Amino acid sequence: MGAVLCCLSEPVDYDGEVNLFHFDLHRAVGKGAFGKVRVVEHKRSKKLYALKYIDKARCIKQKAVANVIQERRLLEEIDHPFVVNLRYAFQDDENCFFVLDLMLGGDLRFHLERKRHIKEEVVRFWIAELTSAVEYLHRQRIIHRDIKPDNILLDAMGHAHLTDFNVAIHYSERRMHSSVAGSMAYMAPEVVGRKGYSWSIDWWSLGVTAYELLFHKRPFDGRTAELMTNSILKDPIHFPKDASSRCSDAGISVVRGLLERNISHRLGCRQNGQGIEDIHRHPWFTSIDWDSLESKESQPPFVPDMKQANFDVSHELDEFLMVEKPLTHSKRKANADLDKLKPEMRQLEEQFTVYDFSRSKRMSYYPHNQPVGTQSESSDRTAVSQTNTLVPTATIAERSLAGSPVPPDSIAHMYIPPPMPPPPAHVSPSS
Ligand SMILES: Nc1ncnc2c1ncn2[C@@H]1O[C@H](COP(=O)(O)OP(=O)(O)OP(=O)(O)O)[C@@H](O)[C@H]1O
Repeated sequence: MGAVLCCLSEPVDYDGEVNLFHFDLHRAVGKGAFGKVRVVEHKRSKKLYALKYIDKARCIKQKAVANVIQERRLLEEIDHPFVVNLRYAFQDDENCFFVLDLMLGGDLRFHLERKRHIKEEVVRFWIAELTSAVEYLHRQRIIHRDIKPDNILLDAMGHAHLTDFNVAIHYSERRMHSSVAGSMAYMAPEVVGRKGYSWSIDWWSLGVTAYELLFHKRPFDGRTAELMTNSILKDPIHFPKDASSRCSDAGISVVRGLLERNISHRLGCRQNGQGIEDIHRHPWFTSIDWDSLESKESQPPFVPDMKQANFDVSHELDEFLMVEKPLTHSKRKANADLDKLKPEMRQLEEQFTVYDFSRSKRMSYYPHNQPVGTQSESSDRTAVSQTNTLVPTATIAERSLAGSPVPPDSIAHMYIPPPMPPPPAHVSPSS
């Protein structure tokens, strides 16, 4: 009895595999390499999520099929309070879809560009949360490889989350990696130096990120790849003249520790879990209560202004102005013959498999270690009905799973993106 009527005539089969018809589409909040990111609402649970969609044709053209499949696989293994977790994955004839925890607080690049100065205590809090995410990923034997402000998203309460697992990989102690991946300015010396690398590179990238958030500039520079490589390999770490007015000695010591070229001396890199102990014990983090931080009970020192959009609102104009084809619910063509598809299209068809967290048996990071799928729809619906408004329930779900109550005040004034007006019928530029 999972089918209900949608749009008067379309039955939605909630007992069948998840697909786009299970969601209402709301406004666009971001633009990725192969498509948009938009707010969606699960029609039955009323939860809000972020839908990231990837145009298959564009992805094939840019030879990114393996990355998309890899991202989908890795995300299934991850569930952490400071990661943008995957909740559903599926595809239609044109797009692959990731349904992710919704982060309405904006990415850190957006906040860096908007603010002239970010307070040290705010940066410390974000870095502490990210430290927890990075250590968790490494325990799962995953290297993110692309940590930078653009890939860190804030939820409505101001908690930092790592996203974009496009170039993430599994590592093994027995093998060093050598492929160059990520964003150059944030790459560790062992990546650009091509001497072989492993998980220690994420701690370096976190150091570059911390430096940029504190001082509004990056520590290494170069107009060409060669100059940038030289800068990363050799330039001494300089701090701005006014560094001491922006950051304590302890903060500078953490940045220096993460930006240590000698891996065995780099902060976070001691073996057997001692690296994270070094971070926890560092004087810069004395004010951090790591247990309450990880259960999301610590109050973030910066709360995004939810009365306004924390993202570039121009993203949805592309569709409105018909530069880009709008996303619509479309039924899959019946009986597609896999043998007749292009190899990459077939690969996506076969390997970008459906994922539904509510049916997943994987174990959650969250306390009590319950399987993720036991997250009850009804408790989340209670959160919605108590406030009588639509709220980013992914955040609420996180907090309630973490055992902390959802403060009603914090959601009462939240900016809820209004639904998009229906876009005009798409007219291709040539018509
Ligand atoms: N879960 C989310 N909640 C809210 N906004 C999001 C979410 N995920 C992504 N965004 C927004 O969309 C933008 C693009 O997302 P993302 O970086 O994941 O796409 P991408 O295709 O991997 O991009 P690129 O490859 O260019 O880095 C982000 O910078 C962010 O502003």
